[in-house]
Amino acid sequence: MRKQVIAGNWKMNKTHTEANEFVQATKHEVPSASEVESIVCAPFPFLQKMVEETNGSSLKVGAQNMHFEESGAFTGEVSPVMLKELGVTYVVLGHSERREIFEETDEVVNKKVHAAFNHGLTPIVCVGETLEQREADQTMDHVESQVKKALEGLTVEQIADTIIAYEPIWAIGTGRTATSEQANEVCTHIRKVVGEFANTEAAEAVRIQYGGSVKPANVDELLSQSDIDGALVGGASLEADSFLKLVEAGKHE
Ligand SMILES: O=C(CO)COP(=O)(O)O
Repeated sequence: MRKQVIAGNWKMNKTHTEANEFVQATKHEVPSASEVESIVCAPFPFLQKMVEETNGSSLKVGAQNMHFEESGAFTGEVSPVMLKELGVTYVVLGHSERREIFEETDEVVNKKVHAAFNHGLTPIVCVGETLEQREADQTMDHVESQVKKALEGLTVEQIADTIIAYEPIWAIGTGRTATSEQANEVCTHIRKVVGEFANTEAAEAVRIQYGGSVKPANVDELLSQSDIDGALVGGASLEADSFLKLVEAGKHE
């Protein structure tokens, strides 16, 4: 049985005060980490305080991006060493907003995934197709290519420990969720690709999240699908009540 992993991705939202209020409202309420993995991926300036405040609770803290180098002349960037020292445990990599707005390539995402493992961070690797690609029937090929390029060069054990987030771009922040069947169909394909790329054990172990307009009203249906092992949630992760409903749903799957 794969444990469900529910991650909030706050994107560029909240103030330091609001982030702290969220942590105080949720850190004692999330289910035990043995039942479901509950993660909040927050902007860099909030991470240190959030890690301190969640110490000893089942709420874990993730970053939303990082550079692949350890240090150097990369003005404005944050390194995996910095995140690790703070006590951050997860990092979202290759989100479609990073790929589209900040022009991150598959090669850069792959370097970041390696850097995450080299520094003991668990990567949440995002893949997903545009509406044009879906309409042109290119979804499976596109997602397969993104998955293989992101995982290139990893060991089988590292692949098994990767969290892959399938986020169809047309469903992000649009209120337009993929149907649970559409979402599961792609997640099943991703698992098959992992099996061919690594081995059957890695395919069985790898956790595959769905992301794109997930909310308390649709999360149960999505998580009940055979190959969906969690959710990566933007808008509906910003409020404590809503986030708690999402992690509670993860506990029941
Ligand atoms: O991009 C997402 C999570 O990474 C999804 O965002 P929404 O849940 O707001 O659609």
